[in-house]
Amino acid sequence: MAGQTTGRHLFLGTLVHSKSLSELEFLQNTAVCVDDKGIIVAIWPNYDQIRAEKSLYPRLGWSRGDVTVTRAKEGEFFFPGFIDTHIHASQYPNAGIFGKTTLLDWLNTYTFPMESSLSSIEKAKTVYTRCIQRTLSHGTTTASYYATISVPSTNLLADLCLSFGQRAFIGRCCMDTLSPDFYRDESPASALADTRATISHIAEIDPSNTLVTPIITPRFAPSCSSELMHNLGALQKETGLPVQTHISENTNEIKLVGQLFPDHMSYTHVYDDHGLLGPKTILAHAVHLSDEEVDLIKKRKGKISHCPASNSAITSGTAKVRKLLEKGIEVGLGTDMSGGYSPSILEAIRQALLVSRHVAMEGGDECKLSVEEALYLSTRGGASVVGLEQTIGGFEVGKEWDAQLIGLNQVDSDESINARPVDVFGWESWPERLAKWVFNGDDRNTLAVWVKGRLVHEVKS
Ligand SMILES: O=c1[nH]c(=O)c2nc[nH]c2[nH]1
Ligand SMILES: [Zn+2]
Repeated sequence: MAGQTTGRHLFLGTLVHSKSLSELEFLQNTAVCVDDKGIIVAIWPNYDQIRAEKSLYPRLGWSRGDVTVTRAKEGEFFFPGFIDTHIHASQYPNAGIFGKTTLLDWLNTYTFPMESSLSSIEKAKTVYTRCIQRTLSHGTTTASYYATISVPSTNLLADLCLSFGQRAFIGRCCMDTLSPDFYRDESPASALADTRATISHIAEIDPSNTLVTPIITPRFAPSCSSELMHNLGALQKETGLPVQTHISENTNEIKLVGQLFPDHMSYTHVYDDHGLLGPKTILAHAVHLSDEEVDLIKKRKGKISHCPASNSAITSGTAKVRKLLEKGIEVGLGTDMSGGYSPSILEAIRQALLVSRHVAMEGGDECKLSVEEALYLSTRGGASVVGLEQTIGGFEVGKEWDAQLIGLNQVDSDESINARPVDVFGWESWPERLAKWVFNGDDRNTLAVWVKGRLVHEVKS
């Protein structure tokens, strides 16, 4: 299934993507040619179908009958697919269920029982299928997933991502200590062997990681012994694979790390001292980092997944994103479902904007993120966080076509009021339309989604 052929495509209309952290680019009347490997081979502004067929196709050696043409109509636009840099596929059934808990009691009350139950392969199939379909329908073309400790069900998640066509990093969750008896790795050695089993499985189903890549996943320092983290650090060095974990989410968690690892200078040093902090490490949350920890992450070129919906829902705190960006740390967005209540990165964008305003109430106006910046984090920022900045995150020749077609509701059209949220009256500028989408849109606006040129979701009209 890997590398499944997608055919040749011509996309026509308005494209919007990030030019830089603070600026969006609006490409009007543009023609994009995508080859049968899903790679963008031509982008021509001010082109219509006839001109594309006459002058672009011959250069590419294409003929008309071979090409699928998709047009963004008036009021519609193509946008890069969203990148969810931190999401727990295994917690999808709990999305929205967190009561008044905070991290440590939330894990015991809701999370460990749900994840443990997914060692049933039938249940895992139902949950993972729905999670992938749902996230695709919200425009998530790439996800960095936590699965569970179960190898067969983690491998199934990889199989399903490949067959539905979602780009994914698949983490078999490692946790050999301070976890319930019914849900923990037997030993550091068995956790390592099980992680290798998932790596081998993915090497069989997608040998060149065209879509699916394993990611080494120590759950977080409190649930991993020092021996396990050393094993996983050595595995990273041996394989060069990415690593994902949680860091500095909640003040009680940080205290616990101090008690469990008294010989290490900080939470960040715990990972660094075990060989788990490097340029391929994704650290989720990073809410309460000290200045020294931020400096160390920057020095090691570690990446951060900002998870604002989760940080508010389970009362973890407000991450200081402006400070991280000013340090030059790469930041992406994560839903952290089900610490976060929603599978939608659009919701994470909204929450990042609102949380930054709460930070600004104490720290000053410069802490506020703009719509442009939050959209950057959800696309190009996320691409850098998962190490795919040369491949996805924007529209350039040589990049892969991971994209969503967004449609807003044109008030003067025949569209029913229920069909799509976000009313556009026709006088709004493009930046205003994007802001309206960000604050009022949802998956009804996501009309179609492609990964590597393959259509993976479509709203039937
Ligand atoms: O938001 C979180 N979700 C989790 O599943 C988890 N496990 C450890 N720390 C965590 N934080
Ligand atoms: Zn998480």
